[in-house]
Amino acid sequence: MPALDDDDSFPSTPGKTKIIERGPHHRHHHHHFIFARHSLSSSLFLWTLLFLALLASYLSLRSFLHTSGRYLSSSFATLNFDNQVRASAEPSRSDGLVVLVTGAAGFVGSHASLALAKRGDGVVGLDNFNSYYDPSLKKARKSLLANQGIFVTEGDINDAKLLKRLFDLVSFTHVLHLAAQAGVRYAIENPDSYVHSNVAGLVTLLEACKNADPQPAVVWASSSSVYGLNDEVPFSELHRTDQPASLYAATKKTGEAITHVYNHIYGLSITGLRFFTVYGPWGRPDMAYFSFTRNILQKKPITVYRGKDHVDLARDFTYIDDIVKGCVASLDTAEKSTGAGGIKMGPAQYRIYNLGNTSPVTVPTLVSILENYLKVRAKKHLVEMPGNGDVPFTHANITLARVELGYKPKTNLEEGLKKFVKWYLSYYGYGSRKGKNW
Ligand SMILES: O=C(O)[C@H]1O[C@H](OP(=O)(O)OP(=O)(O)OC[C@H]2O[C@@H](n3ccc(=O)[nH]c3=O)[C@H](O)[C@@H]2O)[C@H](O)[C@@H](O)[C@H]1O
Repeated sequence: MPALDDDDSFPSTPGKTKIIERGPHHRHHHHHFIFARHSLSSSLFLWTLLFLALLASYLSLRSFLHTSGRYLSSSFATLNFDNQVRASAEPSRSDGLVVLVTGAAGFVGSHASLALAKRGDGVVGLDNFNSYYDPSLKKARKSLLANQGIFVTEGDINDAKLLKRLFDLVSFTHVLHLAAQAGVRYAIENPDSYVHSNVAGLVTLLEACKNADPQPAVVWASSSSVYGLNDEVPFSELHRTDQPASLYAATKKTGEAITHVYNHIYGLSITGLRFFTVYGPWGRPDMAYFSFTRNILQKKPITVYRGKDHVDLARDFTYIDDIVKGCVASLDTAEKSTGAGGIKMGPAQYRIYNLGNTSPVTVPTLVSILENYLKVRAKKHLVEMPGNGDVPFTHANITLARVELGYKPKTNLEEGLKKFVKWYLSYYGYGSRKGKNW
C-alpha cells in the first residue's frame, strides 16, 4: 500500500505546488496539460512584456514632457526676471545713478525709489514683504512703483544667492539700504527678527557689495535711537551712542560698527543716516501717528505714554519728503568705493549724519493736531512710559547734514500731518476697519 506521503499534498516551498504523478495515463494528460500551460504562459508573458514596454515608454515620455515643460517655463521665468531687473536698472538720463533699493516696498524705500526714478535714475527694488505690518500696504506701494517702471523683486537680504544674481545682472553704482526690522517696542516680542534683518541681513548685503565689481557706494538707514540714554541736546553725531535703550537701537548701533568694518577692510564707501521718527503719507501703521489716527477715527481709546513726573514725551518728528531729500543728497555726494572684487585699493569715505527736523513736539501735541484734522476727540489713556525701549525725547542737531549734504527740512509737524491725514482718508476712508491689526 503506497504510503500516504503527507508531504506531497503540501507545497514544498511556499507558493509552489508539486505536480503529483499517478501513472502513465496521468502522465499523458499531464504532458498535454503542461504543453497548454506552457504556451498559455509564454503568450501571457509576451503580452505582459509588451504591456510593460508600452507603459515604460508612456511614463518616460510623460516625465520628459513634464521636465522639459518645467525647464522651459522656468527658463522663461528666469529670462523674464532678468529682463525686468535690467529694464528697471536702466537710467533714463545720462549719468543717472543705478541704485539697488532694499526695503523698496517699505515707507521710506518706496518714497525714495519714486524720487530717484522721477529724476531719471535706474532703480531696482528688493523687499521681503514680511507681515510685521499689513503686507497689502506694501503691495500697494509696489504697484505705485510698478506704474513708474520700477521693478521690486520679492526676496530677503539674507538671500546671498539672490543678491549675487542681482549684482551679476546689473552694475549698481549705489545701494540704498533701507530694509530692516523697524519698531522700538516690538523687539520685546520678537528679538530674533532684529538680529535676522538688522545684523545678519546687513552682513549678507555688505558681503555682496564688497564682492561686486565695481563695488557700489552704500547709503543706509541707522536711527536716532542709537543716542539711547544720551541726554545732551540736541543730539550731535559726536555724542555718545553706547547706551542703547532697546534691542532695536542696539542692532542699529551694531550696524554702524559693521559698516565701519566693511569700509575699513574692503574700501566700501559708507553713509549711515540716523532718521528721527519719520512720518507721512504711505507711512508705517505700527507708528504712533498712524495708529492714533486709526483709533481716533474708530472712536477707540489711544494710549499716550508719559515720562517720569508726568513729563510729556517728545519726538523730533521728520517729514518723509525731507528724509528723501537727505537720502538723495547722500547718494549724490557719496564718493566711490575704493575696493574691487573684495580687495581694498585705498581709504574710502565713511560718514554718519543725523536727519531730523530740529524741532521736537510732544506726543499730546501730536494728538491734538490729529484731533483737529480728524474733527474727532481722542479718548486718551495716559500711562507711564513702560520700560520697554522708549526714550523720553529726541532732538537732532543737523548742522553736519546741512553743511555737507545741503539738507534743510522744510515741513513742520502741522503741515506734514495734514498731508498724512489727507492720504489716510483717501486710502482707508473714514472709520474704516482696514488695517485694524498692523
Ligand atoms: O527715530 C527712530 O529711529 C525711530 O523712530 C520711530 O520710533 P518712535 O520714535 O518710538 O516712534 P513711534 O513708535 O511712532 O512713537 C512716537 C512717540 O509716541 C509714543 N507712543 C507710541 C505708541 C503709543 O501707543 N503711545 C505713545 O505714546 C512713543 O512713546 C513715542 O514717544 C520708529 O518707529 C522707529 O522705527 C525708529 O525709526
